[in-house]
Amino acid sequence: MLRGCVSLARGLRPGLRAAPHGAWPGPRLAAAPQPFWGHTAGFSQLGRPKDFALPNPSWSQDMMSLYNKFAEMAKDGTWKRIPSYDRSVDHLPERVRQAFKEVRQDTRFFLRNTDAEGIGFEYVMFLNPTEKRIVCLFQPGPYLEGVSGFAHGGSIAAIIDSTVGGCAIFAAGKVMTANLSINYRNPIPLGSVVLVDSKVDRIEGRKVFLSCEVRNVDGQTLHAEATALFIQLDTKTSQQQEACSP
Ligand SMILES: CCCCCCCCCCCCCC(=O)SCCNC(=O)CCNC(=O)[C@H](O)C(C)(C)COP(=O)(O)OP(=O)(O)OC[C@H]1O[C@@H](n2cnc3c(N)ncnc32)[C@H](O)[C@@H]1OP(=O)(O)O
Repeated sequence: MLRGCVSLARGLRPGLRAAPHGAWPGPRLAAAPQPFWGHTAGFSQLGRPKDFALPNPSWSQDMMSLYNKFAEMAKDGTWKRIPSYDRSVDHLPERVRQAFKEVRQDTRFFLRNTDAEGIGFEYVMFLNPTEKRIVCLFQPGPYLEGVSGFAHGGSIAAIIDSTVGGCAIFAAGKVMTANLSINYRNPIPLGSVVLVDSKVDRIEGRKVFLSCEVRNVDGQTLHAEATALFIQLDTKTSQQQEACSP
């Protein structure tokens, strides 16, 4: 089944476009990139933590090429780059973060748990709000090894969970993963770049159903496909539940 990541990859090549997962808008020239979820007004602009979803020297040519394409498309707001921090709490709007003043300081967002660039999860997510879709550009580093030379299935699950999770948060606010089902189709070589293309399929009450495909840069290789169920949490939240709020 062809999906958006195929078209994303193919969209890099001039003249090619196809988008069964959602229209591939193609590069556009316009205004500056928009902030994450529109919540940026709630963030302090001073003393912001480091945003890791920006290019660094470990990013390969493929990663940079894809990043530049999405950054271009973000200029008119069709796509939005999602900032990424090394603590979960820093993803929250300021009003919500206030509730976390007393949280322990030694936690790290799982995907940002290595300090050196390029050895772990190198990724950046772009949100298409209209399509309730997130495409994550993912470059797995050498510390994510499973079978020799290839990314560990757990690391692939983690990046899928986080990408579909971002979609679910966008669509439904406070959510948690209830089910994640992955079919691994082809191994992902360490250091390669893949597109994790996820979207909300439907929402039924508190249930958010999502699907995802992971493909290589030219879209020809399907590495994994997944479905996920996220459950919207009650508004009478615990701190854990608050942590899932965008
Ligand atoms: C932090 C922000 C960072 C942002 C960074 C960028 C994005 C990063 C994103 C990172 C993302 C990382 C994300 C993470 O890592 S989340 C961490 C991994 N997930 C968990 O630990 C969740 C553990 N489970 C629970 O807490 C509860 O079970 C939940 C909250 C899920 C539901 O318990 P709750 O008491 O609330 O609901 P309910 O039991 O009344 O069920 C409600 C309905 O749902 C149906 N149902 C329930 N479970 C299943 C199931 N497994 N399959 C099929 N259906 C299921 C159920 O039948 C019922 O249906 P119905 O009878 O009404 O028809």
